[in-house]
Amino acid sequence: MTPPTTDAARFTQIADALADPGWCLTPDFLSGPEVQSIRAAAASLEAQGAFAPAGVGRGRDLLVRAAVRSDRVCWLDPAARDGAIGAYLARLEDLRQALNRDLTLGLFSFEGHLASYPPGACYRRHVDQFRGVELRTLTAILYLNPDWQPADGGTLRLYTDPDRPDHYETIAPRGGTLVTFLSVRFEHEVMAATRERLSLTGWFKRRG
Ligand SMILES: O=C(O)CCC(=O)C(=O)O
Ligand SMILES: [Fe+2]
Repeated sequence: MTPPTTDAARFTQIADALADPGWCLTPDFLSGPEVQSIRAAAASLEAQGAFAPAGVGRGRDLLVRAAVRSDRVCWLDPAARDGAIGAYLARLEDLRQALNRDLTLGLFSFEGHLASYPPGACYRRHVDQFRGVELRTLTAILYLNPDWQPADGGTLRLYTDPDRPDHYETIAPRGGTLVTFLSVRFEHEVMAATRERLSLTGWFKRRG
């Protein structure tokens, strides 16, 4: 199949895949230069000290547990529309509206962060929802790693088959690739990489 070249076509493809099987891989959602611009914005946020060790859970449950998750994150202002990150968030907003037209997910708001995994860092198998709170509906992960090679590791394991709990899809964190999946449905895991692994991960949420 030829990859779609317009956002309208990409969004239709994502909506179809989310309807069944519930997840979608979109290589080249961003071009190489777009990836580089977001990387530059991330480097400048890093230089300003805007990244902090990621927590697990929320509120009083929020723990920084390196054994579960050892990335560092920088939460983003979802309303930002300036610069390379703002341009990407604007596209995600278009995606949200397209999905709300095509599916009945009721996506209402967005929260997201840049995540930097140093070499050796991982994120153990988990589901993107906090216990008892089912607001996170759709996960959207954008990878920001140019020239990623298989030997670099750092794959995302997406456990796609409830009948085969150990079966997973292997997704390389190649620059420009977007992965979307229904947050409740799929357990997933980040494997350790041999080099820094940068991503912009976000969640579309239902109204609370
Ligand atoms: O970066 C990835 O591939 C997945 C990240 C993740 O699972 C998360 O932040 O919840
Ligand atoms: Fe996750």
